[in-house]
Amino acid sequence: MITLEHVSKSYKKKQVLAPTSIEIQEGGAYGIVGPNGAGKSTLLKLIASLERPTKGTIYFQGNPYSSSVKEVRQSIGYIPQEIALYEELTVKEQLDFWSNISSKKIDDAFVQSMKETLRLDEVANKRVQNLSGGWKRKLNLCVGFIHNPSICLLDEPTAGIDLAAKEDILTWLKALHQQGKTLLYISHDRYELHTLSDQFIVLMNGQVVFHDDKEMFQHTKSQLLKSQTGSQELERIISYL
Ligand SMILES: Nc1ncnc2c1ncn2[C@@H]1O[C@H](COP(=O)(O)OP(=O)(O)OP(=O)(O)O)[C@@H](O)[C@H]1O
Repeated sequence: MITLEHVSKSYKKKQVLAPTSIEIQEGGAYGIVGPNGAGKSTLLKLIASLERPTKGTIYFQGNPYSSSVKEVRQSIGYIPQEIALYEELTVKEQLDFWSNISSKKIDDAFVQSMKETLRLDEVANKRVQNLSGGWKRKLNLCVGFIHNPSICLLDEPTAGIDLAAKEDILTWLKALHQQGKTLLYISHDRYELHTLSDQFIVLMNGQVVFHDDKEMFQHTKSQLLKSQTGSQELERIISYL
């Protein structure tokens, strides 16, 4: 459904993603892991069409992104690490605002089920500036997916939040996967990665060093460890996963 063909990314002269060719299957759940600075967010931003490849092409349903930008943007929901909300607005005002400016028709039943699972009605009249980190993250997620995307990209969606908020987010992401949506998310949390993913993408120094399903990862783990001896951090991640 999404194909990266020899996609690389450089900032100035520094290459942060080496030529990468991967296929993202419809309905798959991809956990993206790797040490800090490995290129995980860059990969996600390229797929989200927020960054352009320096070389190579990304295809959506067989068409290059350059000729299908509107379709790509309507099909993809991207949740960055940073919270991007209006602090002055209440939760309800925030959701109404983003619903009203959406270029895609809002599916009220979808938004309602998202609000229910994330319990946002409990804080509907609170201003964002008075919410805890967990509530902000849940609202950020709801806003980012308000247009009911079929491809859900998340950059560390549960980093640094309380357990209750984390469980609500995981429950919602599992529900999205069960609805047949495609998930790609970056995480450093083993439990989360094993609960949500059926595929792993492992990055190191801008190189995809593994990309296959979880079972294959377990089969090739020792081989992968032998071939990736340069980074203790990556060795730790592979062993721990
Ligand atoms: N806009 C940019 N301009 C210049 N360099 C950048 C830019 N964005 C990312 N980089 C560099 O690209 C490399 C990969 O960054 P990226 O954020 O993709 O890594 P990451 O694996 O997501 O790291 P982390 O786990 O710390 O979020 C880093 O060296 C980073 O400094």
